[in-house]
Amino acid sequence: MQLIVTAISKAYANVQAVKKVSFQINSGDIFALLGPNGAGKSSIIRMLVGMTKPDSGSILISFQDQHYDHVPRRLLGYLPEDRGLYPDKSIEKNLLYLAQLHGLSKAQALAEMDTWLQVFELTERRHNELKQLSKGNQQKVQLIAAVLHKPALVILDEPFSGLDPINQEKVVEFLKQLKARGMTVILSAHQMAMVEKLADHMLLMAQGQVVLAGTLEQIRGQSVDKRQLKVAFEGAVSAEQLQQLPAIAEATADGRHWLLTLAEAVTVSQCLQQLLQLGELTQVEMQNTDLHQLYLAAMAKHQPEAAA
Ligand SMILES: Nc1ncnc2c1ncn2[C@@H]1O[C@H](COP(=O)(O)OP(=O)(O)OP(=O)(O)O)[C@@H](O)[C@H]1O
Repeated sequence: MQLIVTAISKAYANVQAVKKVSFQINSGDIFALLGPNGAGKSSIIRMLVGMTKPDSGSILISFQDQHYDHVPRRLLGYLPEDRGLYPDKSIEKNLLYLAQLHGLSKAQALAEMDTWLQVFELTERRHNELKQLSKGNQQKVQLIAAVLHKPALVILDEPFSGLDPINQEKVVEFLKQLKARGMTVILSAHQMAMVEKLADHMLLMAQGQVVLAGTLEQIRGQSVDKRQLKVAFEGAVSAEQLQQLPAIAEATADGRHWLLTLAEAVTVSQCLQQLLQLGELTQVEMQNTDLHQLYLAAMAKHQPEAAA
């Protein structure tokens, strides 16, 4: 399975929701679409699944030497933004119905269902009506419904929404299992800490356009974010001494440590040489900016009102 999206655009009435967005997803990747509300993530997903068509640009999906302009239904597992199951029916009946719509026999559906109900610790509740379940448990049933028929590509629009931190971690595990089973996954999400643990590649959008794209490391490289070192000295060192060093733009005390922001264009080794003039170092740690901070920095630049 490979997806190549080239310069797709989409407008609704008077909103240009997606503007010349391009990306590529390879088989087995977990790919994350990120961006503030209204960035255009769901609009892209709707074009990928064939609910709408791009106004311009192209979508090319290749699977076993066949080519498509949207993901064919039989290859797709989809968790839409607006969920739709039957609240008066049990978990088992809901899942059986959806699996059979996808062409699974009852026996196949029950076997697949058993596995996933165990993953989400819902086995005991399989005969409960959906409306008796918490929002988090309903969300888990939705996720199971999207993958029972073993699709090649799973598209999940906000799979973490409405879940507490423990259930968010369960969804992370679920997504890792999909990857381990060879499925390709596209997800949109606002929970950067979860995405950071999972995504092979990500696309950060604002106002319909791509702002940053690549692996986490590539995004770190593209980001204008500050580089920071956490250090500790053997003896006493003051903020004034540190701030006089040309390599240091900012020094903040953090308990026994200092958090130092490197001046522009200064290398880490230049910085260390200058620090050693002040005394022996007992700890040096490069601070990696996390995805949440990268996201906020990118938004402050590209969409200040969303960052605020
Ligand atoms: N059917 C529609 N008709 C008119 N405008 C729409 C429609 N769907 C989306 N839009 C607009 O297109 C823009 C992109 O919306 P979209 O739902 O793709 O964003 P999103 O990134 O998925 O946001 P969220 O994180 O809130 O789900 C928004 O300005 C939205 O109001």
